[in-house]
Parts: sequence; structure tokens; C-alpha cells
Amino acid sequence: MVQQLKKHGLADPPQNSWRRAVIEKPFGHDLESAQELNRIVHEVFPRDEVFRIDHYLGKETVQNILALRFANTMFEPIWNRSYVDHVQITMAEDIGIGGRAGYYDGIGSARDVIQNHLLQLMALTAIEEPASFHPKALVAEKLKVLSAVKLPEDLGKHTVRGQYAAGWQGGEEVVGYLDEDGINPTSKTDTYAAIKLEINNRRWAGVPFYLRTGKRLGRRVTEIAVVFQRAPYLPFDSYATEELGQNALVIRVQPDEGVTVRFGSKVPGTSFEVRDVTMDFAYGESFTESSPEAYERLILDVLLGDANLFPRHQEVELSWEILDPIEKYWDTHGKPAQYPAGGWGPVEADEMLARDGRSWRRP
Ligand SMILES: NC(=O)C1=CN([C@@H]2O[C@H](COP(=O)(O)OP(=O)(O)OC[C@H]3O[C@@H](n4cnc5c(N)ncnc54)[C@H](OP(=O)(O)O)[C@@H]3O)[C@@H](O)[C@H]2O)C=CC1
Ligand SMILES: O=C1O[C@H](COP(=O)(O)O)[C@@H](O)[C@H](O)[C@H]1O
Repeated sequence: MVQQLKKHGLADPPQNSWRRAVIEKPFGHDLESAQELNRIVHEVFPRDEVFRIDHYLGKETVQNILALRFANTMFEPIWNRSYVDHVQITMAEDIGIGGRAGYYDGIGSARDVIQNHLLQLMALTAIEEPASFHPKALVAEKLKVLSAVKLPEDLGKHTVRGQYAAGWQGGEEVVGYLDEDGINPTSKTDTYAAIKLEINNRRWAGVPFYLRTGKRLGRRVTEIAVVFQRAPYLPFDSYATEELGQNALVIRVQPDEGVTVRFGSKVPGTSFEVRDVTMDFAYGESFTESSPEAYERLILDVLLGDANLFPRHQEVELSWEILDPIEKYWDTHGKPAQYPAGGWGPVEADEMLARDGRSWRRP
């Protein structure tokens, strides 16, 4: 298509004008195809005129990760391996594949959203402070994080893929993935994926980032949970802290956009018991301004030529470098675990965290 645009002169801007290419994700289906696409697109359009859409970057709450981290002083000192135990990034959907069999089958959940949305969320959570919010400065920091990602040595133990089976969703009985219209009944496409990654740098070494996504899960929710280490010593009777969990800061990307902080508090009464409580910031309560839809924001930015919220080709390629070995492993090892629609994914995903002595949050 890009070559046809060039052939018919539609890619050449008239004087004092511009021509821009806006490309939807997924950009390629692996590193090789992404490189080939980048080559073709860059032959026709100058690099600065190519806008790759990852609509998560257009979401208000995703941009707020930068405000939360770099406009405040209280979070940054604890945003590192000395205090953070692990990070969980969840993108759960209650819908199935709907009428998208043609697009989805063969692509699957990891290529559909981990390669782009979830790795972008991870990068923004993990980056160092950029020198400015100029696109080049922000990309430079994201590239450092993506290049420092380390895959688990045993992909069988630290990645899981699943496929939804029949079940109940919102009071209705729904069919399993293999019975959806247009799906090959022997398809091995994943509708659920969970992976463990680490970031090999001074700030994050040894802190696992668990990323999971799935269709036909319990409810539609996207969140980033930064889970902190337990206090090294608790000067209370052991019964007093039985119900104390780990402190956490949760960026609620959607719905009910906002931020929650979970910490322990004394239960009122004569005994000294400590239990988890939460403190909430909700966009709906704090602001009267409405948030533009992600695509409204992104299309406006394309018209203005502002590339800050668009992944550059190096980010796309590095993200495929992270995902390709996992997809290759899945291709040659077994098939997706089944999970009932309406639940929280395959038991194998719970076992994956249990092996690390952790458990998934129920968002
Ligand atoms: N659905 C979503 O929530 C989101 C989707 N996206 C991205 O949007 C893109 C499309 O997804 P979605 O709309 O959900 O998918 P759909 O399958 O619903 O729609 C794809 C559309 O593209 C058309 N199409 C496919 N191949 C060709 C072709 N070779 N030439 C012309 N038309 C073609 C199809 O036509 P026909 O019906 O005739 O086959 C169909 O109308 C994907 O890249 C996806 O990653 C991004 C963010 C969110
Ligand atoms: O990019 C995609 O995102 C949608 C979910 O978007 P959201 O803004 O509703 O979270 C997902 O359904 C789709 O499969 C994927 O292509």
C-alpha cells in the first residue's frame, strides 16, 4: 500500500505541505517482518513523518505515569529495587474475539497487546527521568529500558499462554475460542498470555515485571501495580500483622481511572491489629475536565506533527526482540492451557507466580 502511494505520487507533499503515514499496530508479526515493514515505509516517508499508533499511549492515565513519577518527589526515592518487590501489569478484557477472527487467529494476545501496549506500560513505569518531554528524549529512555530487558532462562516455567473455553460472562453462556465463528477448531492461538521479565539495570535488577493479558476474563480492567517489599522487621505480635499484605501503588489505567495506594493501618480497638487499607485518587472526583478519547488525542498529534506519544521504529523492533523467543518457544512446545470464560485465566498462570512465592492481584 505504501509503495502504491508513492507510485501514484500521493506520498509527495506539495510545496508548504506535508504527507504523513499513520500505521496501526501490530507493526509486523515478528522482528523480521517489522524490519521489512520499517524499510518499506522509510523508503517512502521520511522517518519523522511516520506515526505508529499504540492507542494506550493516548490514554490520559498512561500519560499520567510520567506526571506521577516526575512531577512529584515522594515516589521516586522508593521506585527501585531497594523497595519494590515486583510489578504486575494487567490488561484484562471481558469480551471475546467478537467478529475479529480474521485478524486475531494466528496473531493472539501476546502479539496483539503485550508486544505493544504492555511493553510500553512497562517502559514508562521503569524509565529514568527524561531530559525533557521532547520525543527524542523520551524515546531514548524507553529504548534503554527495552534494551535492558532480560527474558527468563526457562520459558516453560515463566511464561504461560491460554485459550478461553466455554463459560459464563455477564450472566450469559458464551462459547469457547475454538467454537467462535471463523476460528480453525485446531487453532493454537493464545487468547491469554502471562510472562515474567526482568530489567537488567541498576534500578531494577532482580525485580520481576509480570505482564498478563487475556480475553474473556472476569472483568475489563487495566492496571499497573507496583508491589513493595515487606518491612524487614515488624515490632508487633505476630497475630497483629496476620492480615497485613504488601504495600502497593496501583495505577488504574481503566476503568475507574486513578491511583490507589495500599498500606497497613491500625484496626480501631483495644488490641493492636494492623490491616490493609487503601487511599484513592479518582479522576472523576478530582477533575471536572473530561479526558479526550485516546484516538482523538493521537490523531490531533499526527496533524500537529507531535511524535511524543508514538513508538519509534527502534522501540517496535526491540519489543519484537523480547517477544519473538517466547512465541518461538510456544510454537514448539505444547498448546495453550484452557481456562473457563469469566474467570481469571489458566491455573498455570497462578502456578507461575506461586513458584516465585507471589500471587496475582485480583484487580
Ligand atoms: N478492536 C480494537 O479495540 C482495536 C484495534 N486496533 C487495531 O486496529 C486494527 C484493526 O482491528 P479491528 O478493527 O479490531 O479488526 P477487524 O477485523 O474488526 O477489522 C479489520 C478491517 O480491515 C479490513 N481489511 C482486512 N484486510 C484488508 C485488506 N487487505 N484490504 C482492505 N481491507 C482489509 C477488514 O475488511 P473485511 O471486513 O472485508 O474483512 C475489516 O473491515 C488492528 O491493527 C488492531 O490491532 C487497535 C486498537 C484497538
Ligand atoms: O489494541 C487492542 O486493544 C483492544 C483493547 O483496547 P482498550 O482501549 O479497550 O483497552 C483489544 O480489544 C484489541 O484486541 C487490541 O487489538
